[in-house]
This record gives sequence, C-alpha cells and structure tokens, in this order.
Amino acid sequence: MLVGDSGVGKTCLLVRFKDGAFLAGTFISTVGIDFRNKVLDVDGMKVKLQIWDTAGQERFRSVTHAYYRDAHALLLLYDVTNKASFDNIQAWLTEIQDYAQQDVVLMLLGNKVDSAQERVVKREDGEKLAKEYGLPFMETSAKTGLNVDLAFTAVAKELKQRSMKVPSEPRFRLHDYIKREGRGASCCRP
Ligand SMILES: Nc1nc2c(ncn2[C@@H]2O[C@H](COP(=O)(O)OP(=O)(O)OP(=O)(O)O)[C@@H](O)[C@H]2O)c(=O)[nH]1
Repeated sequence: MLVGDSGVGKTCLLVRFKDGAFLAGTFISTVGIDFRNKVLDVDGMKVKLQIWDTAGQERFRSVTHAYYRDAHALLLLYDVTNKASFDNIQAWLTEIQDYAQQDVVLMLLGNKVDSAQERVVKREDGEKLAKEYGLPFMETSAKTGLNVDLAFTAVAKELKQRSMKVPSEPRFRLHDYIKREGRGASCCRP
C-alpha cells in the first residue's frame, strides 16, 4: 500500500512501476483508494503484488484506515521538494502504528529527486529519519524511474522470504520504533 501526503507522487510511482510511464501535466488527486496488480519475477518465483494507491487528502483518511490492517507492506512517501510532506512522516508513522499490522514491511521513500532545483529535503535528512526509525530508505523519481523498480522489488523479496518462513515472533515490530507524545517512549532501535 502506498501512503503519504497528497501530491507526493504515490499514483505516479505506481504507474511508473506498472506501466513504465510518467503521468505528466495536471495533477488528479486520488479519490479514496485504487489498486493495480503486477507480477514480478523474484529469484525465479512469480510474485503477484496487489498494490493499493491511497488518497493522501485528509478527508479520505477514514477510507484508507480500513485498508491498513490487510496490508503486508507499506511504502511511505514524502516529496523532497515539499518540506511539509517530510515533516508529516512522524504523523504517518503514528497512523501506521495505530492501524497497520505490527510486523508490516515498511519502507521510506523520498520522491521527486529529479527536481534538483526545487529540492528542500536533503538526502541526509531522509537517511537520518529512516535510521532513527530503523526503516529502509531510498530516494526515487517517478518521472525518471530512478529506484522505482528497486523499491518495489525489495519489498517483494522481503514478502516472499517471509511467506516461506515458519511463523514466529515478528522480527520487525513498528511499535519499537515509534515515539509518541505523552507516552514517554523515546525512539530506540533494538
Ligand atoms: N518532478 C516530478 N514530479 C512528480 C513525480 N511524481 C509525481 N510528480 C507530480 O506530482 C503531482 C502529484 O502526483 P500524484 O502521483 O498524483 O500524487 P499523489 O501522492 O498520488 O496524490 P494524492 O492522490 O492526492 O494522494 C503530479 O503533478 C505529478 O506529475 C516525480 O518523481 N518527479
């Protein structure tokens, strides 16, 4: 499932991955939720990804909440040209903590790196934030395709590995990473 503020490029990232194209021009905000399937070859095995594209707008939040619990993986996006979308990552993580499965595969993506002139979030800031929460991190561009296949393939590999394992204690537990105001827990990495 793709999540993050409105306009960070979730739909474009999915279209780039699915069709290898970039939706230039008018920005049409997603209404509610949408999905697309893509079959990937992961180390000789066919993995079918059902990828859900959520609306970033606040008014659709209750719709997307209902889908979190069935998601095996989340790609959390911000836009490197939009500081507010980066600042909101903490709020998204809190939301993920509230609604997603504890052992959900989670990756942080800083999108629109092709817009070098407009960049306001440095790569190091993204890396620092990801490190703080123990998350894998990549910078992407739906426009040029940079790291798009890589991000989805990394998630598909992790999901395939997990599906082949005997169930045990989740080794990635989001609750270990989230710091929540008023709960006194500061962030710590195991
Ligand atoms: N330069 C550049 N523009 C991008 C990129 N990805 C998306 N955009 C542009 O950003 C705008 C928003 O893209 P969307 O993919 O619709 O954003 P979204 O996150 O799905 O937005 P919501 O549906 O409202 O949640 C569009 O005008 C895109 O053309 C990118 O990698 N580089």
